[in-house]
Amino acid sequence: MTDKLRIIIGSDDAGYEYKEALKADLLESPLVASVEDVGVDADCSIAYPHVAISAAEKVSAGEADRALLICGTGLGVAISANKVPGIRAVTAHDGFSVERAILSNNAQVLCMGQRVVGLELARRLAREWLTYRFDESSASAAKVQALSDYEATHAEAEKQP
Ligand SMILES: O=C[C@H](O)[C@H](O)COP(=O)(O)O
Repeated sequence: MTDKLRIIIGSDDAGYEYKEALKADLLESPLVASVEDVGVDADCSIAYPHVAISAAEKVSAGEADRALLICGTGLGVAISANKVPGIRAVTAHDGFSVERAILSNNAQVLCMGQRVVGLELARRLAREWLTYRFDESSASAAKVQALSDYEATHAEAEKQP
């Protein structure tokens, strides 16, 4: 096991209860260095794109290693986070996908749906997620690099007059 992880956690109102439960688990985990909650609060409703983009921007800026995002389905937060350059966000509700999200895709953002998965499974998946580390020397690294290359090429093209 390598370094402890700095985690951002966030949800919309449809994911609030799971966000609070998962945050409590993360705060207790020996694999976690820090947890930053970007909302929502119990009495506050912010639509999923705003929370997810805010979380993904923090990861993109290097303020955290990963983000865990919850909405009703886990889909809206993933779509939103993926709008942030450099971010690879996935929705996963099974152990194999959670493992491969790190080992194959080096995804920094894991998304789950409070209306889709049971709480105890979500908690187990989040626990397991903390144990995985991407191997930069693996065969998967070149595939992930292809995504970064695509983004870099298109970012450069957009700068052209
Ligand atoms: O993907 C979207 C989420 O599930 C969100 O929590 C609910 O969105 P909706 O209210 O537009 O269905």
